[in-house]
Amino acid sequence: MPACCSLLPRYMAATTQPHHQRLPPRAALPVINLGRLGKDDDPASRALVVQDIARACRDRGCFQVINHGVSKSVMKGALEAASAFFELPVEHKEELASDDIRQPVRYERSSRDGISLARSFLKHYANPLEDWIQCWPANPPTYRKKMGEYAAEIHRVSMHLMEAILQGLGLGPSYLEQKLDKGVQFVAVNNYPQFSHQGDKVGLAAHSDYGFLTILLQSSPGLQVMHHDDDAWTAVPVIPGALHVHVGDQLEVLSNGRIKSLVHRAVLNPHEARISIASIHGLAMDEKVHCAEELVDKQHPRMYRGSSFQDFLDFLPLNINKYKRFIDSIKIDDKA
Ligand SMILES: O=C(O)CCC(=O)C(=O)O
Ligand SMILES: [Fe+2]
Repeated sequence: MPACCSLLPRYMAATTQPHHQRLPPRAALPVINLGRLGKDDDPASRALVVQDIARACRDRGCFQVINHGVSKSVMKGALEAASAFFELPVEHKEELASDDIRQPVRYERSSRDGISLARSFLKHYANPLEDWIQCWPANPPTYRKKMGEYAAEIHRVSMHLMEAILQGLGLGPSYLEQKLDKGVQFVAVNNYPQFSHQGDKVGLAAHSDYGFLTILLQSSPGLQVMHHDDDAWTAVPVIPGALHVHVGDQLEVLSNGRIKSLVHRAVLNPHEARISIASIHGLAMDEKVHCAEELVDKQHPRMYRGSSFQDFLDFLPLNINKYKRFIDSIKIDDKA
């Protein structure tokens, strides 16, 4: 490890951990069955699922979900549409390239953001779908249909998960419901090359996502997570049919620090090129997220200033290669 790494935050210094298949064993990441989370389900069974989700958010910052209602064919279709897009000749993809990070559709293959060490990506807005889908790539011809079906289904799952998480925080399942329904959904479709040499190679450096939740589908292993009280990276296994879910900065703020956003990264897969589709869900671009008043009291003073996606986007260009986290920039310094 270069000497400079000790100066970096723990999660940056740990970028030379051994490959994901050789990471030290740790309690398995939670896998939660959402089959009993419906509003019409027996309240006692639903309460158990809400409890499992609350515990997973608090203790690990992430979990996988099964029985979420998104069919395997829709998931497969989204991955196929993504691969077909990345297989297009570069000049087709470059038509969607832009320096403006506020563009609703953007392709990027360089590492100008400071964290994409070996990834190309397509990012687009997805909610409400009818407002954005016409801006999505027209090529490959099935892209809009397949990715659109997936995005709509994932938005539905995000609403159920948010209801459960807000209930688990004691805020009630309908808290922010309208705003979440109309909130942003950013879909990041990521493509990483295969890397079969010795040791780990990081494709996307450590970061946390802005937004309340990220729901992620990966074609093969590569995602690694480090919760706030961990010292090592944990590989997220690919469980057929499951979706990975993790906590973002907005949820850390809303919960006044009871739930922490998850630091994660992607390493290159030694066996194959890898696709991941990360769907990030939060409030509307201009809507500031504040610590919930119900979770602020004498024992739990307010920990963060309010912020919006716009504030986050303003922060990004100033932070390139500085490895600072946005969440740290909005912490209220109680000594000040
Ligand atoms: O590729 C992955 O597994 C992670 C992607 C990710 O973290 C992101 O798009 O924000
Ligand atoms: Fe991420």
